[in-house]
Amino acid sequence: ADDDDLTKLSEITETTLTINLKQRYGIDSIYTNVGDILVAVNPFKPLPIYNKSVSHRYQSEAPTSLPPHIFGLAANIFRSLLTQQSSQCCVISGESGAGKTESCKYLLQHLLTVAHSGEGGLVAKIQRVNPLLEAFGNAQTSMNGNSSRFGKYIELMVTPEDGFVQGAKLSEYLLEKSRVVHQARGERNFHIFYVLFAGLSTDEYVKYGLETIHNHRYALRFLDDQLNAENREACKELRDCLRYIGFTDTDVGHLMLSLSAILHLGDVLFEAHGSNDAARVTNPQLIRKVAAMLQVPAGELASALVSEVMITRGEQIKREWGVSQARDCTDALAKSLYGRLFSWIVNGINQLIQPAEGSPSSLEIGILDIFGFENFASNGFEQMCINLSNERLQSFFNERIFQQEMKDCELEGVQLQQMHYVSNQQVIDLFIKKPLCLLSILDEESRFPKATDLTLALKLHTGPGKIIKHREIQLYAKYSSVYTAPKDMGPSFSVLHYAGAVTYDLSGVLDKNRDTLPNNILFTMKTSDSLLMKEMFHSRLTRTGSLAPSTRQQASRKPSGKSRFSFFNRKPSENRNSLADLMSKISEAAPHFIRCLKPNSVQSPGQFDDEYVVKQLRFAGLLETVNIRRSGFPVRLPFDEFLRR
Ligand SMILES: Nc1ncnc2c1ncn2[C@@H]1O[C@H](COP(=O)(O)OP(=O)(O)OP(=O)(O)O)[C@@H](O)[C@H]1O
Repeated sequence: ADDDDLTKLSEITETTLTINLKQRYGIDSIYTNVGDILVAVNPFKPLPIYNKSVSHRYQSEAPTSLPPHIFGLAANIFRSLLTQQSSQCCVISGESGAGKTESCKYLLQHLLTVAHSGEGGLVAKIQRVNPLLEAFGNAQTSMNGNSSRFGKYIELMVTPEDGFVQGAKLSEYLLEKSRVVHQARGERNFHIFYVLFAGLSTDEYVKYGLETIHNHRYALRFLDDQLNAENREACKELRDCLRYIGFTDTDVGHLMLSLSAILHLGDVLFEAHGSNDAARVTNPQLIRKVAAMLQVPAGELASALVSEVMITRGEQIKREWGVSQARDCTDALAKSLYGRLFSWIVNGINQLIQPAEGSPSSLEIGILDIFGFENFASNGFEQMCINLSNERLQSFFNERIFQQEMKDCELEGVQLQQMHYVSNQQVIDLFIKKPLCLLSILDEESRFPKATDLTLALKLHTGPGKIIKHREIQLYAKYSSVYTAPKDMGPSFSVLHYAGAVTYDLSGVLDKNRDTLPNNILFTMKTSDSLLMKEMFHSRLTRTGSLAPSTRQQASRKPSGKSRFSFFNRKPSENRNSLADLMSKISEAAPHFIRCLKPNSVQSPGQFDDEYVVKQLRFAGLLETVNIRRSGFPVRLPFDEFLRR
């Protein structure tokens, strides 16, 4: 692998870097070394050497042979943990569809091969649950047919003395719940809807009161026959997987009922009636069906979807919603149900893969695979959250690769020619640096019930009006190089991200930011007789909005430790908490990086679009990385460790 190291090229420019990647592309390996950083170019087809590894979306079978570069990285991570006696992490980045998730799978497999796996069958367990995770968390987007719509951080717990992997823990964050109720043109809902429903028997269709899947508003996209056949197969596998994790047949039945109920919620219709145009359900039989599936009183559910009851000074005040508010409430329930289901499944998986009771204390190897940078024809709240996460990872990369190297050299009195890299601090500050940042303005505006997309736009474009002090106006103005308001000051704005300019549409952003489940609906769900609903709506939400494991899940085996962070987020303020938690966690570990590149924008094998790749190389700061790796220390051992060795 060393001979492949691009830092060894005599002349490095963007062009030589691209030519070299192109020459290596698709020959025998998708990976190339840039010093200690691994660069992967997506082949979009299984290469002979990795045959069977990515041949099927839901394949859980072990690959027969794996990329040697990844093996090198896995060995390096593992060796570093043992010699440095410190936790390690690997950050995988790249735009959507660049191959992060596939690289994550390879790495995990290699790590568990390199490690003395103390926990019996952990590789098999993780492989077995992966299709389930992907079915619930992935969906087809215009950039990737199997795009992760959540971020995941997998931690392997390793005994520092002997390198035994005792178990693992999975944290999910920022699941794109809005996809449940709305998908952009050409995109689909989460795979699970198509998979499970392709596998239903005729009896089950009747039992769950379902039409064919694409007759339901939440999942209108039509699937071809071949995909349906694939999904039927995948469905069997998923049902087995749920049982394997330890969910009972009753649980699986309840899960099916919940997914059906979600689809039905999308088809509930409202009409305006009375002098105040209050919303009324026009198909009450559907509400009765949903209520029966969720095991809640139908009357209470119907009333909770169209009105709100508040107690003020001991008096009950009922407020009736209009049609669009009632629709929003119904969507909010569908999103909340799905989000909690996903969390519940992840908690179940964690029970399966956690270390055995009484395991000794451990160090961790974390792998971070988050959704890649996105820039669609229309970008909303989801893209904003996704791109902000990517900005923070990019900043972490800059800090570790450039700033740290410069600091190290300075400390050691080594002359290092001044390095240039593009800092993205300004964009991060624009989003999250208080007191005046994009997300704080958004939070503030979300608290006003009368706020609209236009009032939000105005505050974003001009600063929040009268309350702003002169000093703050200047502060806001300093972001003018990365923030652009539209000429008509309408509900959109553009941000110059490290990976290019993205225009965000503000319509619906306030609602998505609020994303709270109305109290009445929450209370109704808490009265459910279904064990699953009880677990999902009685379990507390953690600080970051994720569902804590239920008492039953906790009782099934002792939890591996306090959940330090998990990331099922609802609001930007919580997103910020969870992102900050994540960043501080990876900052404590020694980082390793995989940078994934997409060879073309059409997801096709054998096409290497130079210009498209150069752009990504530039955004990822790869040329600068090669340069700094060439002029800095190739190997960095602390003195005490050097002496010890
Ligand atoms: N090593 C590989 N071998 C063969 N095909 C691959 C490989 N890596 C990626 N692909 C193909 O590219 C697709 C996208 O890869 P992947 O889902 O890993 O991207 P991603 O970067 O995780 O995207 P997102 O951010 O949207 O989740 C895969 O579904 C697969 O078809």
